[in-house]
Amino acid sequence: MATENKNLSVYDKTKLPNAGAYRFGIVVSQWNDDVTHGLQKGAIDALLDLGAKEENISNFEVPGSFELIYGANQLCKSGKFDAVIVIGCVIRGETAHFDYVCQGVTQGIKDLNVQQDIPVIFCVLTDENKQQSLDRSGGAHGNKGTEAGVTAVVMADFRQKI
Ligand SMILES: Nc1c(NC[C@H](O)[C@H](O)[C@H](O)CO)[nH]c(=O)[nH]c1=O
Ligand SMILES: CC(=O)[C@@H](O)COP(=O)(O)O
Repeated sequence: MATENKNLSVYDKTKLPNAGAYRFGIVVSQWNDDVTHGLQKGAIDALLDLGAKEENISNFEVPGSFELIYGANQLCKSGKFDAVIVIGCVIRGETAHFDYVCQGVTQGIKDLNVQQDIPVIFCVLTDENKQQSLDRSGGAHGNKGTEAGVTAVVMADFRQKI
């Protein structure tokens, strides 16, 4: 199902675990920060709505999406978090750089989910234009940050049950 047929902000709280026992780290890219801060708000609001304690949500910023890999890896290694959310917004420009950044970040975050013991939730928009990003960070299609917050709670709970 494409995002256009789904509201990213909709979830059924009654079917989700309580987040009260879990600690969350959020790494946010400063590129396109009007979008990434909207995604960040969506994630934080979802975590709090699912019972996370404000003091258990830690926020960190990095210059661009490519640096999300390093930031998330450091949070994973710290042992201080039960789930990490990386937030970025990559928008296609004139060159192939878009493809390399998107592939690099995707592979890097995938690798962390294999190599580290902490779930790293991929909240990186890879859009053709700014409007697509705005539509997915609190606009027409909801907020992918909300989806990421919910996913972080589910995966922290998954890890705790193993
Ligand atoms: N063009 C975008 C970038 N580019 C910067 C890279 O992410 C990285 O910071 C740089 O290559 C230095 O390592 N980053 C985004 O997050 N979004 C973009 O649209
Ligand atoms: C994803 C990018 O790095 C891209 O937005 C940079 O733009 P350009 O390809 O025009 O240099």
